[in-house]
Amino acid sequence: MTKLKLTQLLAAIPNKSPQPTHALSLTFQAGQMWGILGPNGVGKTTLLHTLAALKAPALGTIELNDQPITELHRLRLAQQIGIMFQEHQDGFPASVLETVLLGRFPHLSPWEMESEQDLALAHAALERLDLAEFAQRALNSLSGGERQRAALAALTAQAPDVWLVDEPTNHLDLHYQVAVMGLLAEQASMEKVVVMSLHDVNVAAQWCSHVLLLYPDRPPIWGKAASLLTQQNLEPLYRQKLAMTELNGKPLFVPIA
Ligand SMILES: Nc1ncnc2c1ncn2[C@@H]1O[C@H](COP(=O)(O)OP(=O)(O)OP(=O)(O)O)[C@@H](O)[C@H]1O
Repeated sequence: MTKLKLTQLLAAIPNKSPQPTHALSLTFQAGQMWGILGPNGVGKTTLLHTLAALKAPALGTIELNDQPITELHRLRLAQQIGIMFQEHQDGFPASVLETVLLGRFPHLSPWEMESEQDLALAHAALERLDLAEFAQRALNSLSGGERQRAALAALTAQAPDVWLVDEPTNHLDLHYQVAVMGLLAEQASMEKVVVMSLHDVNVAAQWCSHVLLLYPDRPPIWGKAASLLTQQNLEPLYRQKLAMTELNGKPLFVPIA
């Protein structure tokens, strides 16, 4: 069973003074769906990049299945840990299909071309994100929401054991917000580890099994979403007064102006 273990981890937040001093020691387990919540600039993206080994931490270690990620070969890491970035760069001109096929890259041997199976996986991912008709379109011709779905299709084609997703619902209309959260929940139900940053506490309350709350001015807290998503914990997180009600047994928070 996949697990990503953080021990006394401090992410290195650029240009932040003072740097955060409260370390994270927790394990993201297979089957769990984690939401990282906190105000703008607190370090959610930086933490996700650190978990993907794209950034060195200031302190502490990250282990994937008991092996420090710093000891894993880049390719092996990319087979097991996938990340969807918050900003989608155009890079070089590419079609939507080519972009999604890049998700298969870690699974190919050097100089190996994509196989029929890689192509089939890419097409299945496009179908899953309702993008089949866009396969041959230039990526940079897509709308913001379509591009977000293309990035998720690439991650789906990559099929990592650990899914790190920076604001999965960005740019998405309500239908696709639900569709994409459903896709992530499906991955968790297939024993993947899913860790995402979120701005919408109601999405977290609806979908996440666990949450990590990153405060700018007090120690972080983490644990089961059902017990941590309370007015008492969320109002100081966002420095925002909230009203709370319940819908289908889940809390629903509304900011009060
Ligand atoms: N390349 C950089 N150079 C300078 N500062 C940076 C850089 N990248 C991030 N930062 C700063 O690091 C801090 C953490 O940024 P990060 O993107 O991790 O926050 P976040 O919690 O994801 O924010 P948001 O909710 O706005 O997406 C911010 O203050 C940001 O301005």
